[in-house]
Amino acid sequence: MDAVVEAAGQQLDRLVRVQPDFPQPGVLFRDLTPVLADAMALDLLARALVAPAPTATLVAGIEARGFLLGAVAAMSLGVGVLALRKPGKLPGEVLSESYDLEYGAAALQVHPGDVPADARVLVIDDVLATGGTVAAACRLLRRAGAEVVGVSVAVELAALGGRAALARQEADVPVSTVRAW
Ligand SMILES: O=P(O)(O)OC[C@H]1O[C@H](OP(=O)(O)OP(=O)(O)O)[C@H](O)[C@@H]1O
Ligand SMILES: Nc1ncnc2[nH]cnc12
Repeated sequence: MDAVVEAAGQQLDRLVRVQPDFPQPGVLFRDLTPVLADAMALDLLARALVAPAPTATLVAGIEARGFLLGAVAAMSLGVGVLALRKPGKLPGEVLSESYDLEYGAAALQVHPGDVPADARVLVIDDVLATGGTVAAACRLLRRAGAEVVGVSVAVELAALGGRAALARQEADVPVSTVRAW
Protein backbone atom coordinates (compact mmCIF):
# COMPACT_ATOMS: atom_id res chain seq x y z
CA MET A 1 0.00 0.00 0.00
CA ASP A 2 2.97 2.36 0.40
CA ALA A 3 3.19 2.42 -3.41
CA VAL A 4 -0.42 3.67 -3.61
CA VAL A 5 0.27 6.39 -1.03
CA GLU A 6 3.37 7.51 -2.92
CA ALA A 7 1.56 7.48 -6.26
CA ALA A 8 -1.31 9.51 -4.76
CA GLY A 9 1.22 11.93 -3.30
CA GLN A 10 2.73 12.46 -6.75
CA GLN A 11 -0.74 13.31 -8.07
CA LEU A 12 -1.16 15.88 -5.29
CA ASP A 13 2.23 17.41 -6.18
CA ARG A 14 1.11 17.60 -9.81
CA LEU A 15 -2.43 18.86 -9.43
CA VAL A 16 -3.04 20.85 -6.23
CA ARG A 17 -3.57 24.54 -7.01
CA VAL A 18 -1.73 26.93 -4.68
CA GLN A 19 -3.46 30.30 -4.31
CA PRO A 20 -1.89 33.14 -2.29
CA ASP A 21 -4.09 35.46 -0.22
CA PHE A 22 -7.25 33.34 -0.33
CA PRO A 23 -9.78 33.50 1.29
CA GLN A 24 -8.02 36.35 3.08
CA PRO A 25 -4.62 38.11 2.88
CA GLY A 26 -1.74 36.05 4.23
CA VAL A 27 -3.30 32.61 3.66
CA LEU A 28 -1.64 30.33 1.10
CA PHE A 29 -4.66 28.30 0.04
CA ARG A 30 -4.33 24.70 -1.26
CA ASP A 31 -7.17 23.94 -3.64
CA LEU A 32 -7.72 20.24 -4.34
CA THR A 33 -10.48 20.66 -6.94
CA PRO A 34 -8.12 19.79 -9.84
CA VAL A 35 -7.28 16.52 -8.06
CA LEU A 36 -10.95 15.65 -7.69
CA ALA A 37 -11.51 16.32 -11.40
CA ASP A 38 -8.81 13.84 -12.47
CA ALA A 39 -10.07 10.22 -12.53
CA MET A 40 -6.69 8.56 -11.92
CA ALA A 41 -5.71 10.97 -9.14
CA LEU A 42 -9.08 10.61 -7.43
CA ASP A 43 -8.92 6.81 -7.50
CA LEU A 44 -5.35 6.76 -6.12
CA LEU A 45 -6.21 9.29 -3.43
CA ALA A 46 -9.30 7.36 -2.30
CA ARG A 47 -7.24 4.19 -1.92
CA ALA A 48 -4.38 6.00 -0.17
CA LEU A 49 -6.74 7.62 2.34
CA VAL A 50 -8.25 4.32 3.50
CA ALA A 51 -5.01 2.31 3.47
CA PRO A 52 -4.13 3.16 7.11
CA ALA A 53 -7.50 1.92 8.48
CA PRO A 54 -8.65 -1.16 6.56
CA THR A 55 -10.89 -2.33 9.43
CA ALA A 56 -12.93 0.88 9.70
CA THR A 57 -16.68 0.23 9.45
CA LEU A 58 -17.69 3.80 8.62
CA VAL A 59 -16.05 6.87 7.06
CA ALA A 60 -16.85 10.37 8.38
CA GLY A 61 -16.49 13.15 5.80
CA ILE A 62 -16.19 16.77 6.96
CA GLU A 63 -18.24 19.48 5.19
CA ALA A 64 -17.59 20.56 2.58
CA ARG A 65 -14.46 19.35 0.86
CA GLY A 66 -14.22 16.27 3.07
CA PHE A 67 -17.60 15.14 1.74
CA LEU A 68 -16.15 14.52 -1.72
CA LEU A 69 -13.08 12.62 -0.57
CA GLY A 70 -15.00 10.86 2.21
CA ALA A 71 -17.56 9.47 -0.22
CA VAL A 72 -15.05 8.06 -2.71
CA ALA A 73 -12.88 6.72 0.11
CA ALA A 74 -15.90 4.99 1.68
CA MET A 75 -16.74 3.38 -1.68
CA SER A 76 -13.19 2.11 -2.04
CA LEU A 77 -13.35 0.57 1.46
CA GLY A 78 -16.87 -0.81 0.93
CA VAL A 79 -18.44 1.07 3.86
CA GLY A 80 -20.88 3.95 4.25
CA VAL A 81 -20.13 7.63 4.73
CA LEU A 82 -21.34 9.83 7.59
CA ALA A 83 -21.72 13.56 6.87
CA LEU A 84 -20.30 15.84 9.59
CA ARG A 85 -22.14 19.06 8.77
CA LYS A 86 -21.76 22.75 9.43
CA PRO A 87 -24.51 24.33 11.62
CA GLY A 88 -28.04 24.80 10.34
CA LYS A 89 -28.00 21.93 7.83
CA LEU A 90 -29.22 18.92 9.83
CA PRO A 91 -32.82 18.77 11.05
CA GLY A 92 -33.82 17.47 14.46
CA GLU A 93 -31.63 16.69 17.45
CA VAL A 94 -27.91 17.24 16.79
CA LEU A 95 -24.62 17.15 18.68
CA SER A 96 -22.31 20.15 18.05
CA GLU A 97 -18.61 20.89 18.44
CA SER A 98 -17.09 24.34 17.81
CA TYR A 99 -13.52 25.07 16.69
CA ASP A 100 -11.17 27.73 15.29
CA LEU A 101 -9.32 27.47 11.99
CA GLU A 102 -6.73 29.43 10.00
CA TYR A 103 -9.31 31.91 8.70
CA GLY A 104 -12.18 31.94 11.17
CA ALA A 105 -14.33 29.81 13.42
CA ALA A 106 -16.86 27.09 12.68
CA ALA A 107 -18.74 24.14 14.15
CA LEU A 108 -19.58 20.59 13.12
CA GLN A 109 -22.77 18.70 13.83
CA VAL A 110 -24.04 15.14 13.57
CA HIS A 111 -27.24 13.26 14.30
CA PRO A 112 -26.36 10.93 17.17
CA GLY A 113 -28.78 8.34 15.78
CA ASP A 114 -26.78 8.09 12.54
CA VAL A 115 -23.76 6.62 14.37
CA PRO A 116 -24.07 2.87 15.06
CA ALA A 117 -23.10 1.91 18.63
CA ASP A 118 -20.20 -0.28 17.50
CA ALA A 119 -18.95 2.03 14.71
CA ARG A 120 -15.20 2.10 14.03
CA VAL A 121 -14.90 5.44 12.25
CA LEU A 122 -12.19 6.79 9.94
CA VAL A 123 -12.32 10.62 9.71
CA ILE A 124 -11.41 11.97 6.25
CA ASP A 125 -10.71 15.51 5.09
CA ASP A 126 -8.74 17.26 2.35
CA VAL A 127 -6.42 19.52 4.40
CA LEU A 128 -4.93 19.38 7.91
CA ALA A 129 -3.93 22.95 8.81
CA THR A 130 -4.25 24.00 12.49
CA GLY A 131 -5.98 20.71 13.31
CA GLY A 132 -9.07 22.36 14.81
CA THR A 133 -11.47 20.80 12.33
CA VAL A 134 -10.42 17.17 12.71
CA ALA A 135 -10.08 17.52 16.49
CA ALA A 136 -13.70 18.74 16.64
CA ALA A 137 -14.74 15.84 14.39
CA CYS A 138 -13.11 13.34 16.78
CA ARG A 139 -14.79 14.92 19.83
CA LEU A 140 -18.14 14.88 18.07
CA LEU A 141 -17.92 11.25 17.01
CA ARG A 142 -16.88 10.12 20.48
CA ARG A 143 -19.78 11.99 22.04
CA ALA A 144 -22.02 10.11 19.58
CA GLY A 145 -20.60 6.83 20.91
CA ALA A 146 -18.22 5.91 18.08
CA GLU A 147 -14.66 4.64 18.25
CA VAL A 148 -12.41 6.87 16.10
CA VAL A 149 -9.86 4.48 14.58
CA GLY A 150 -7.98 7.11 12.60
CA VAL A 151 -7.79 10.45 10.85
CA SER A 152 -6.71 10.41 7.22
CA VAL A 153 -6.08 13.62 5.30
CA ALA A 154 -4.78 14.30 1.79
CA VAL A 155 -2.54 17.32 2.50
CA GLU A 156 -0.91 18.33 5.78
CA LEU A 157 0.31 21.94 6.06
CA ALA A 158 3.14 21.11 8.43
CA ALA A 159 4.02 24.71 9.38
CA LEU A 160 0.57 25.19 10.93
CA GLY A 161 1.18 22.49 13.54
CA GLY A 162 -2.07 20.57 13.16
CA ARG A 163 -0.55 17.17 13.82
CA ALA A 164 0.93 18.28 17.17
CA ALA A 165 -2.27 20.09 18.15
CA LEU A 166 -4.28 16.99 17.40
CA ALA A 167 -1.87 14.79 19.35
CA ARG A 168 -2.29 17.08 22.38
CA GLN A 169 -6.08 16.80 22.21
CA GLU A 170 -6.65 13.32 20.74
CA ALA A 171 -3.41 11.55 21.61
CA ASP A 172 -4.64 8.03 20.90
CA VAL A 173 -5.92 8.70 17.35
CA PRO A 174 -3.50 7.74 14.55
CA VAL A 175 -3.13 10.52 11.97
CA SER A 176 -2.12 9.73 8.37
CA THR A 177 -1.48 12.25 5.64
CA VAL A 178 -0.74 11.49 2.01
CA ARG A 179 1.50 14.56 1.54
CA ALA A 180 3.03 16.98 4.05
CA TRP A 181 4.11 20.37 2.71
O1 LIG B 1 -6.93 22.17 10.25
P1 LIG B 1 -7.85 23.36 10.23
O2 LIG B 1 -7.14 24.64 10.55
O3 LIG B 1 -9.04 23.16 11.08
O4 LIG B 1 -8.33 23.57 8.73
C1 LIG B 1 -8.68 22.54 7.86
C2 LIG B 1 -10.06 22.71 7.33
O5 LIG B 1 -10.18 23.93 6.57
C3 LIG B 1 -10.85 23.63 5.34
O6 LIG B 1 -12.24 23.68 5.49
P2 LIG B 1 -13.12 25.00 5.56
O7 LIG B 1 -13.51 25.21 6.98
O8 LIG B 1 -12.42 26.11 4.85
O9 LIG B 1 -14.47 24.57 4.85
P3 LIG B 1 -14.90 24.11 3.38
O10 LIG B 1 -14.46 22.67 3.24
O11 LIG B 1 -16.37 24.24 3.49
O12 LIG B 1 -14.27 25.00 2.37
C4 LIG B 1 -10.42 22.23 5.03
O13 LIG B 1 -11.29 21.60 4.12
C5 LIG B 1 -10.43 21.58 6.39
O14 LIG B 1 -11.71 21.08 6.73
N1 LIG C 1 -4.16 27.05 3.70
C1 LIG C 1 -5.23 26.29 3.53
N2 LIG C 1 -5.51 25.76 2.32
C2 LIG C 1 -6.59 24.98 2.16
N3 LIG C 1 -7.43 24.68 3.14
C3 LIG C 1 -7.19 25.18 4.34
N4 LIG C 1 -7.86 25.05 5.51
C4 LIG C 1 -7.21 25.78 6.43
N5 LIG C 1 -6.13 26.35 5.91
C5 LIG C 1 -6.10 26.00 4.60
